[in-house]
Amino acid sequence: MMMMSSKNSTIPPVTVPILPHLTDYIPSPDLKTHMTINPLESNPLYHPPQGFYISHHEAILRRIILDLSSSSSSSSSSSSSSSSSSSSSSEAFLRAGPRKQVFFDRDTVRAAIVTCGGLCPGMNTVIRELVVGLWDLYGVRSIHGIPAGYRGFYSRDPIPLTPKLVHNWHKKGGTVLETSRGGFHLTKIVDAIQSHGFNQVYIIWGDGTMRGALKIFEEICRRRLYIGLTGIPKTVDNDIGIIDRSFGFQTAVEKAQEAINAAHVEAESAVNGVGLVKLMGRSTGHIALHATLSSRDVDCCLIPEIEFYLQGKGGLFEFLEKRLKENGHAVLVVAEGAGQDMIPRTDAQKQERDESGNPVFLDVGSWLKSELKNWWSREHPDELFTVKYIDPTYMIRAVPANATDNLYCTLVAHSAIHGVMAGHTGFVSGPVNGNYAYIPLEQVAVAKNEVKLKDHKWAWVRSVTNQPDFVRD
Ligand SMILES: Nc1ncnc2c1ncn2[C@@H]1O[C@H](COP(=O)(O)OP(=O)(O)O)[C@@H](O)[C@H]1O
Ligand SMILES: O=P(O)(O)OC[C@H]1O[C@](O)(COP(=O)(O)O)[C@@H](O)[C@@H]1O
Ligand SMILES: [Mg+2]
Repeated sequence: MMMMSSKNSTIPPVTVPILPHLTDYIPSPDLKTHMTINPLESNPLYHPPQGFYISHHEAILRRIILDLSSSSSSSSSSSSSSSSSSSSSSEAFLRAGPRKQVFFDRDTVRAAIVTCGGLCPGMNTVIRELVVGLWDLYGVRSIHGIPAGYRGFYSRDPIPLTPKLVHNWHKKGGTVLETSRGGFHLTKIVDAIQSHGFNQVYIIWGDGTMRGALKIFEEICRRRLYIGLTGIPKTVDNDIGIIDRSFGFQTAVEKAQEAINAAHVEAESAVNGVGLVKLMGRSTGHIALHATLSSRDVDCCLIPEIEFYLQGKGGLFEFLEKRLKENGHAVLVVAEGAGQDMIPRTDAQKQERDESGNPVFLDVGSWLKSELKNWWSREHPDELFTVKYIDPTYMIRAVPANATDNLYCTLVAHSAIHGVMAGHTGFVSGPVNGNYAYIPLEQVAVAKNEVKLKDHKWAWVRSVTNQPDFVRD
């Protein structure tokens, strides 16, 4: 085995991670009343061995691939969710896990848990693990669920949660706490948090929720409240940046594959059969991409990150004509946000937004199906042709998490608890290059995770499908 000497190469300096902490704005006499040794120390189930506690010097590198070819080595992106910009210093995040010192006395903790936005497999597991973790690890006894998303803070009574109540929630899809879109009212929410006396707030969030959470966090800091706020990223679309992936994403891809399998069977069993599957993915095509790669039955994968066209040289119809001639059938996968600009719509439809302000899409699958049928009857009026359109929509997200996602939910929930107990606030827990890290909320809120068209994964889709690149001459 050849060993590379590191003599001529320098590891880029690491930017010291800074994570918001209650000490940033709470005066130290107030803090002292809450500071204590981690109760895990006296928890008979743990007996913390040497190295059990994570020091605040331990960090996870965002980019872990180094160029060792020259002395001025630079780091580059290793994960699909990392930013592609290269820099001379390496960004790092604090490693998640229990700290020796905590900033909350278990008897005074009053925790609130809320779920917002769309569903994602594993939400109930995260809630369960937050409850069980707070209760068993730290001896917290005042844990509450906020029903119905953000609006629940000021319009509904909190639900007391205990390990007994939540014990089998991980087997259920959806969120027992219920969720909603819209209803974000900053003052009402922070007033309600204060009036209920919550001092730990756990938000299970997507990109929209996170933008709201950042405002809540800033308001909590402005009011100098002794409240730790954290979030656990939840996005079936996998559109949140920096973290490796969201919990529930793998489960959704597995379910999506079932739809592709059915589309393939239908297409194969028809004369000139086309199986068309629409998958979730508002502005990113990760589900479509991953399901395509794992299924291998897909002839063309259309995602929001790529504009495509139907007619003419290099278009979808020309490609399908060829594929049908060669194989007698074809399978198309389209992410819901793809091709939206091509679908005719009224001015009112153009303006339509859901309660959270997200654009409302038209059904790209139905549109495509009708365009395909029109094309075929125009070009081949005397030949049989069938399009079987499958839209599994909520079936891929309204299911319990699979084993891998359930484990992820447990680890990420416990990471969140450890971070809040240690006095951190305004942060997100998630896996970065396979290790759980604490990332400032401010950073995650603006980090989008789109399919990178120059990355190997998309190149692999192109090679598996041999689909057109939709670049006009
Ligand atoms: N820019 C924003 N500022 C404040 N709140 C927001 C913002 N965007 C979304 N929200 C709120 O976050 C919640 C969830 O947002 P939504 O986009 O529906 O789901 P997700 O968080 O899953 O992406 C809603 O209650 C919505 O009102
Ligand atoms: O019908 P709903 O509940 O608004 O959900 C549909 C949307 O939810 C999503 O799953 C994304 O939701 P989130 O951003 O809330 O995670 C999209 O893929 C889809 O467009
Ligand atoms: Mg969203």
